[in-house]
Amino acid sequence: MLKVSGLCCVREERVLFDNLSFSLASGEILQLAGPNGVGKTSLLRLVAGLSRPEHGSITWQERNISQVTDSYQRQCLYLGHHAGVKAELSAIENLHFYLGLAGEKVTSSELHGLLAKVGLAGLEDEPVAHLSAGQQRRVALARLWLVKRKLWILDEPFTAIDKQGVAYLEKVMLAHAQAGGMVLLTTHQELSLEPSLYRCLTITPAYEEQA
Ligand SMILES: Nc1ncnc2c1ncn2[C@@H]1O[C@H](COP(=O)(O)OP(=O)(O)OP(=O)(O)O)[C@@H](O)[C@H]1O
Repeated sequence: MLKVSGLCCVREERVLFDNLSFSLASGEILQLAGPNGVGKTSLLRLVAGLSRPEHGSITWQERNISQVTDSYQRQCLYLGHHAGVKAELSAIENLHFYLGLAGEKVTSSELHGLLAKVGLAGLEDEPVAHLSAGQQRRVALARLWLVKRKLWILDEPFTAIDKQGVAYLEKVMLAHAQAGGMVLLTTHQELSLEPSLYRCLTITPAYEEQA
């Protein structure tokens, strides 16, 4: 169980949100919504253990994530706002690079199969810089299949992805949750999943702007 309690996030001396609490259990999908700049990306970075909250706590299996950072992060898959792929490397090389960081091994033929699955057959050896924004995002999303992680933290995963790709990705998220995984994501798009299959939490600014 992931539990966020009384979280406060400050950026450049500005309180973005305060006293934010929610939890996420196995089998759940939680969408974070809210206006541009409210702090959704900042929140995902906090949950991924990449930055520290001003106050409040984030616990994983009832331990503060700052005390179990390594074991916690080995159970998380964080896909940031930007594709996070190296432009000068090919799709295959990017996946090899990522696997190296994750300390896992997958054969080249499995990687080719995976890239075909995410719609990149024939583009495996192209430098990523030559791919479209959506294709670059697909290279990043291929990580979802590469490593087994319990908690997916996905920042705008649908950015630049076409309609069919979005539908497929929603299915993959659902299958992950139904297999006991957890998905925390931000997206400005409405999910087309049945409302009973996910929750949505709207973040509100700590201080609403005065009219
Ligand atoms: N590294 C940083 N240093 C300083 N301020 C930052 C940094 N990253 C974000 N901010 C500020 O924090 C605020 C929240 O940004 P954040 O990206 O978390 O919002 P968001 O809700 O994800 O926005 P969007 O919907 O536009 O993606 C913004 O005002 C932004 O300028």
